[in-house]
Amino acid sequence: MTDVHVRRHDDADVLVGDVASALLDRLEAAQARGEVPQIGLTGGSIAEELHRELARRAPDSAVDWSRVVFWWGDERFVPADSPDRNARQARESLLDHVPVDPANVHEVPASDEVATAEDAAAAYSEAMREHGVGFFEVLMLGIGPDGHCASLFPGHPALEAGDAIAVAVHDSPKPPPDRVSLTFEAMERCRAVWFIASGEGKAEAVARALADDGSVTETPARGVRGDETVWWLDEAAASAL
Ligand SMILES: O=C1O[C@H](COP(=O)(O)O)[C@@H](O)[C@H](O)[C@H]1O
Repeated sequence: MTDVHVRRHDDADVLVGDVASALLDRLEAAQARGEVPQIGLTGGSIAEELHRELARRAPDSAVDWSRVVFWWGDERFVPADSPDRNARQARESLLDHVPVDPANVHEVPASDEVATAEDAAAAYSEAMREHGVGFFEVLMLGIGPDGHCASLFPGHPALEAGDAIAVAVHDSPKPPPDRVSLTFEAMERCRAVWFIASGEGKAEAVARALADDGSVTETPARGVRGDETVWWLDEAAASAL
């Protein structure tokens, strides 16, 4: 269906530097074409490093940050100021340090803003519908050691959510238990999916995700493909390939 590329890097620092360069180039190119690129951010440890690197390079790049639209592939359903929130992490490591237009930052509602994760998923889906789904220039995703991506976990009923943009996730095996995730269907509508993984702890999951055979139920990251799919890995994360 799509091209899948694997890009290996000596270590996490080189990995983060290369992803940052590629993302900045991609945003600049889209803006040069007159577009207002929309990107999907992810949470997790390597994403935080990437955000910091983007913020560090921002003053030297030609990207007009006020003309970039930000979304998230998933969010933890916790209060807005919780350190568990992916949006808070992204604000502290990137968005507070570049001149974004606040109207272009689309967070999933927090648990002190709406009553349930279902309400948050519905509001987030509506916000996306208003912008037209299927528009990500790049959707960045992490992968868990269990093979989860966004907040779609192995064997979880949320994997089955069809005909939806975002879905509420309860009883997540990784805390916090309540979350909101884009569905496979929504995640696939993008120009590029970039998986970013660092460390030996991800190696088995990465190998399962990229194997010729295997099940999406066991390894949800197998289930997401963009027009272009890139796996950005350090050598430790690539060590079981
Ligand atoms: O819970 C989550 O985990 C994944 C992976 O995080 P990591 O720290 O193991 O790299 C992340 O991609 C996702 O956005 C997040 O909600």
